[in-house]
Amino acid sequence: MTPSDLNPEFPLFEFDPDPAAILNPQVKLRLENPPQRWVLCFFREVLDSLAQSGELRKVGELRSEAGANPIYQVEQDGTSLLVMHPGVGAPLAVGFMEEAISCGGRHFIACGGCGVLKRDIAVGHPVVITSAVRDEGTSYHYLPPTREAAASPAAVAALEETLRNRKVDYRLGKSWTTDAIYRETKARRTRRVEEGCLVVEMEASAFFALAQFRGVTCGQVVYGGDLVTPEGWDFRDWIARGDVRTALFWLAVEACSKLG
Ligand SMILES: O=P(O)(O)O[C@H]1O[C@H](CO)[C@@H](O)[C@H]1O
Ligand SMILES: O=c1cc[nH]c(=O)[nH]1
Repeated sequence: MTPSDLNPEFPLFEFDPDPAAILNPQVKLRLENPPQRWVLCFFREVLDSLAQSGELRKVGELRSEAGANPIYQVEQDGTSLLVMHPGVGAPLAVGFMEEAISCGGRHFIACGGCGVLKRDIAVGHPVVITSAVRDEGTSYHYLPPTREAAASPAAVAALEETLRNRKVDYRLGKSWTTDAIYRETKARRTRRVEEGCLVVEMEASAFFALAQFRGVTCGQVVYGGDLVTPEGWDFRDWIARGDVRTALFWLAVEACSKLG
């Protein structure tokens, strides 16, 4: 990037493809052969409970100003995977995923929740995200400006195969990734629905952009949460769906174990 690449209006549009930054992620795990498959699980209470029951084993931690973020190991049919909470919001989640890549991570499946833009997506219904509208800032540091970022086809295929095998009904679709949870306005939601978005969340397009930039595989499955429609917002008690959250975590583990 040279001074002539300065965008007079939008700094986010000044994409710099240089893979080396001044500060680079350099984290090492104290594991002999760190697994390449990582599950990024947004459900903190699921991770805490599985750690307590011994199904997840803590093998390290990453840190931010919010404190320690544990990394767990889990076995799935003879395959070892690592698991962590990626943090909420694209900048933090991408920072942690960068560190996971520096630890040897190559294949990522994220599982989380989302707002739904259409009433017919029930609470708890899984949506495999195929692409996401880049209405956040982080992805512009990883890919030139485009409207959307796509999930890795191999990750989408692994998620679909897993859901199909387990006879779980799901949808495939586009997400609206936003940085501003309290700026989901009527007009903006209408525009996103018109361009084909089913759901809204805060990290997918940034995960996908980072994955493309670093040459790793990444997919995401979310379950239908709160309702975001012109008639108003409905919480639908989506956070309380412990059964769905635990099930989605194990589906993500299974899908991730198929990658690579
Ligand atoms: O349940 P998770 O996946 O965290 O999903 C959504 O909820 C959080 C915002 O409250 C953001 O992370 C957004 O992506
Ligand atoms: O980003 C998000 C996540 C859940 N619900 C929303 O309305 N937005």
